[in-house]
Amino acid sequence: MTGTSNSDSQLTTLIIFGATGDLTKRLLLPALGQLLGLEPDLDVRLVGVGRHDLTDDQWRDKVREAFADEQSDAADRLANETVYRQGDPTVSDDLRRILGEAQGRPVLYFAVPPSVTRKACEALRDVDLPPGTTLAPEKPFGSDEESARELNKLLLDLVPENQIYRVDHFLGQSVLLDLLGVRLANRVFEPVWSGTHIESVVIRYDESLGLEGRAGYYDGVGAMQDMMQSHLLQLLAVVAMEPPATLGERDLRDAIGAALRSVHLWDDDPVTASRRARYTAGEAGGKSLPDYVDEDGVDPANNTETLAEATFEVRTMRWQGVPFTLRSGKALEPEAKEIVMTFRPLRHIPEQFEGEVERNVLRFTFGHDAMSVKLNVHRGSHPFSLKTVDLDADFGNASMRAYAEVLSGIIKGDSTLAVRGDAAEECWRIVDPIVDAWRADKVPIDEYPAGSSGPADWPELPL
Ligand SMILES: NC(=O)C1=CN([C@@H]2O[C@H](COP(=O)(O)OP(=O)(O)OC[C@H]3O[C@@H](n4cnc5c(N)ncnc54)[C@H](OP(=O)(O)O)[C@@H]3O)[C@@H](O)[C@H]2O)C=CC1
Ligand SMILES: O=C1O[C@H](COP(=O)(O)O)[C@@H](O)[C@H](O)[C@H]1O
Repeated sequence: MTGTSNSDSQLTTLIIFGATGDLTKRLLLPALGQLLGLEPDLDVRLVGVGRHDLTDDQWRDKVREAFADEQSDAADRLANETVYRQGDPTVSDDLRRILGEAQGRPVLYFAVPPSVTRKACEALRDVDLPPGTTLAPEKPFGSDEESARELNKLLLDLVPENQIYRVDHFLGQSVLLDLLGVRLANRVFEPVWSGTHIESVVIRYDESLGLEGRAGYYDGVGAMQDMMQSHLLQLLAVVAMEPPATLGERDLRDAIGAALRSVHLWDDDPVTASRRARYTAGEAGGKSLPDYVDEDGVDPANNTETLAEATFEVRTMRWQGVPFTLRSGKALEPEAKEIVMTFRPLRHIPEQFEGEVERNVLRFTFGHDAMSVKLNVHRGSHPFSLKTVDLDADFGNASMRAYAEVLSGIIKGDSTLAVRGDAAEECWRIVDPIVDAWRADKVPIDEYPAGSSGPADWPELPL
């Protein structure tokens, strides 16, 4: 989404709350550096805000360090000019002071824990917001359907919907954009994109990373709320939506919203439709990990899962009866980050064929982006002998990081790839029954050694 929009030329002050945090350092700043390299004419100033005392020079060093892999004149200029302001986003006086200095259109990016974002929005009620102020809260947006609804009300009391950019960086993942192109711009795919031809869909994001010192955020949240409630359901919605007439903000987000409204738990039963587990000591991602419950900052009483799996049904003419299984977890090997669509068998195969005929499978892989189609083709000297091959397309490394897409949208005032308020609430409506069932211990919490592919007795995914 790096095209020109009306607001390209408008000066934006990007104010990052949580400037000293993990998200800012690892993802936001490197993405901003990349974006400036690709679009040097973007008129953007950067202000870092945190509760710690940091000089502008110390902050500029952090920004330069984060830009190191993506150097450009525009990034250098921004790094030389950026300022740091000590402040607490939950204190109205601090917000007023920081906003008072902003030039052009201020964007308030909440790279802080969700509870802090909510308090900051409450504090903003006592502040006069400059025209065009944009609010960019990170996920998770609320902690259940009701709190998401309340947060939406709070935000909408401050600014209109088109000035709210609920961030879900998976909507900016390049392989998802590849999937959109493959599906909507190819005659061979769109006509077979339905339950008439597709038997099952799996969306999984198995990471080898463990907790990575994020207990303060992750413990008590867990894989269901960290990944499935937001990212994976957004991916599901893009796979399952009706083809929109345009990829404009309204049409695309209407289609995503409608798809989410039709998602239900398989058999409407959170107990049989979901599974959860937690890692025990082992090696994953090149690191030796302790039992999850022994990680620094973890409270075993929270009973946090590090692996979540659930099956959903999309109750539409297109998809009714097709299981969509979503799964994500930490400390898993091998990593598997993919969307897999398995086709139904053919109605008839000529009996003269020899060898096993496998299901066609369409697979999109995250990271080093790729797509493959599994096909049955002729093998060897026998005229009707078959073998299975994968037609692979390697899309390479993304030209733009997911967070660069996010920042591009925010800076240009284009919310096409942001989560609309109704979609944020709907995602909680879908997972709330699972979260409740897990809290009530109606689903056992299984275990898997870090570095394994998950609990040995879980049924295999339809891949
Ligand atoms: N880290 C990641 O990989 C990803 C994170 N996210 C989301 O980004 C958000 C931030 O995550 P992350 O950076 O990991 O979190 P961190 O735990 O690193 O916290 C970010 C910053 O928030 C500030 N903060 C923490 N507590 C308070 C408080 N009580 N009052 C005011 N400020 C506070 C701190 O800044 P200071 O002390 O300087 O004020 C801290 O540096 C979360 O919503 C998370 O879900 C989304 C995608 C990926
Ligand atoms: O939002 C999050 O996403 C990351 C995975 O996304 P990636 O783009 O870094 O692969 C996940 O590790 C993290 O727990 C979650 O908060």
